[in-house]
Amino acid sequence: MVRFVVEKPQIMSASQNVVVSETTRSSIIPNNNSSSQKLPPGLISISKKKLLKNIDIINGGGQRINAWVDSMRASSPTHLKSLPSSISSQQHLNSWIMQHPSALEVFEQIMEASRGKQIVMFLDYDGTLSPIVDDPDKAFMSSKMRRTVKKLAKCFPTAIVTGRCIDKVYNFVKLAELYYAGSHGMDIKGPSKGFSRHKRVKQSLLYQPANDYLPMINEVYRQLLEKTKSTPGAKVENHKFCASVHFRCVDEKKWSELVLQVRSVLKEFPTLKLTQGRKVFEIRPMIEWDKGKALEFLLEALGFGNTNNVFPVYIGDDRTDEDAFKMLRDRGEGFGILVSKFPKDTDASYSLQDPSEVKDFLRRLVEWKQMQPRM
Ligand SMILES: O=P(O)(O)OC[C@H]1O[C@H](O[C@H]2O[C@H](CO)[C@@H](O)[C@H](O)[C@H]2O)[C@H](O)[C@@H](O)[C@@H]1O
Repeated sequence: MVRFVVEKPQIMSASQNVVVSETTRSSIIPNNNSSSQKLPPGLISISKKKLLKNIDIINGGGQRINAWVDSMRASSPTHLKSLPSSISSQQHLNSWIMQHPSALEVFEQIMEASRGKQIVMFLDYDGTLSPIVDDPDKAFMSSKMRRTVKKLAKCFPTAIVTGRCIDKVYNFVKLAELYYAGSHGMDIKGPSKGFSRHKRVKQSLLYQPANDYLPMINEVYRQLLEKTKSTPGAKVENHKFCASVHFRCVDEKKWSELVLQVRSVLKEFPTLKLTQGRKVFEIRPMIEWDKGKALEFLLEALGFGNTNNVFPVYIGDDRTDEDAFKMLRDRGEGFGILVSKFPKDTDASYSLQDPSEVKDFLRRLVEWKQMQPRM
């Protein structure tokens, strides 16, 4: 059986003085090993079945264009009435809120659960720290939010985990003291030299598990740009280890045309996968790495891999943040907070309505920390 092998990202802790860097390889090489044969350490395999399934999804896989368009419509609702009728009732919203209470309302309860543990903060960017806007180049974060995040990072190790590439998100956040996991966690960097406040991290941190995909992403970006230029409002972004095609500003009548354009490009790239965020298609390497894995990696790097005295909190608004929420559920540590005004299927435990509530929650965390006796 033909198998494709991708080097498995190694989880290494910076506390072990391991700097994971540009030297990390991830190669896609055909491999004739049978599934029962052991792969060399550090390698994971993509089975032919999985690869074919991916090709099938990209080609349509029996899923009619209408189904794609329905899912595009549901990808970033702005009104309760824009949700499918079965989930639009106030009753449903109320019961969802009961299951995912506001993190502001149960703040004391949350703090109680974290007692004696080290809080580590993970923050998504778009829709979490900055409001969703039509133009992704103008998704600025307010200076109040920046000041709050700066204070937060003085109290707890804090990471930004985003679908954007690090350079773009850094241009918005502009805080050197944070950890950054860009490109959906495929580009991890520690605080700039001299900015790390956390004694456990001895060396600077850099980890890029999808390095070998760089030329492929550049090529797919070029082709997507070319292919979609006839669709007014479509915007393509290159996020270094992944790419995005936005349809927020594309007339709904043109959505099916855009789906066909994106799929026709991706047919030539079977080792890339297509997922959906808020009015955006995300094109990512088909490696087993996501925001959840990035969270786990950062916890290890901070020296909390094998302890139960850590309390990670992840705040995010998008489908890709679900990988991190699930990771926390599976680890049984900390919890996720979904930023949403609408009921959504989620592994997060709590909710906040919008970035302004996120700011209030972060402020309360800072105030709470400042009131704690110094250890
Ligand atoms: O992981 P995230 O930080 O949430 O990144 C996911 C996508 O974020 C950006 O797009 C989203 O925000 C834009 C600005 O508000 C908005 O116009 C767009 O509709 C949203 O999907 C970013 O531009 C994308 O490339 C990321 O994939």
